[in-house]
Amino acid sequence: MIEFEDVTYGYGGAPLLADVSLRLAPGSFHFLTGPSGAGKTTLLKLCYGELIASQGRVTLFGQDARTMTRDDVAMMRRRIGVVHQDQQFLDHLSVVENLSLPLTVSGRTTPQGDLEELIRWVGLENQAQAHPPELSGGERQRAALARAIVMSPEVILADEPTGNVDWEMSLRLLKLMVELNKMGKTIMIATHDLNLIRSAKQQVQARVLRISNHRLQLAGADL
Ligand SMILES: Nc1ncnc2c1ncn2[C@@H]1O[C@H](COP(=O)(O)OP(=O)(O)OP(=O)(O)O)[C@@H](O)[C@H]1O
Repeated sequence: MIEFEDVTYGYGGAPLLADVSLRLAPGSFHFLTGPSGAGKTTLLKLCYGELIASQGRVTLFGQDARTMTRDDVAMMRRRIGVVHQDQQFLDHLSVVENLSLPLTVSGRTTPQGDLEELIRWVGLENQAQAHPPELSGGERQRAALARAIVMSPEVILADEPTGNVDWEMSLRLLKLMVELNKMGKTIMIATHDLNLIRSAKQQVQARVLRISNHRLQLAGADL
């Protein structure tokens, strides 16, 4: 689904990521970890075509990211749901309106019941009409997850989805991710939280990738 072959990327200066090879197989569950500034967000952006590799090849659903047209990128983005670190909601719209937006923009009609079910699934049924500034950190994160999956993507990439929430809420978000994986979704979560990774490994078969000194390594069982 998503494959990197010897990918190098830098923001102008020295490479931030060097010779990265990676394969996200359908239905797999990956964590991406590494120190702050190591390049986790950058790697996720390469995964959804927001950035293009300086060297090497990124293949997204069988297509070389460099050769994608704008239409190809638009189609590909529907297959990848992204939970952004900074969430990016429209504050003047309610939660339900924010969630409807990707559907409206893409011209899709989804039965109202499906949207309500999604909102219930993330436990926001009492906040559906609230506006994003009125939500707690954990509610915002669950709204961000709901928005990432509203288009039924095959892959979900989540950038620090448990940042700024307590442990109980982290576990709740993790449970939602595990359920999505059990439904067949391919998941990659960037996180600093090693306790979250340990907890996940008791629930699901997850691979842990670590960015260290610009390289991507498979972490051992010593987490
Ligand atoms: N648009 C940009 N232009 C220049 N440098 C950038 C840009 N975006 C990120 N960087 C730099 O690239 C490095 C890696 O950033 P990135 O956000 O990918 O790291 P991260 O591992 O996700 O960090 P964190 O865990 O703190 O979120 C940082 O030094 C950052 O300042």
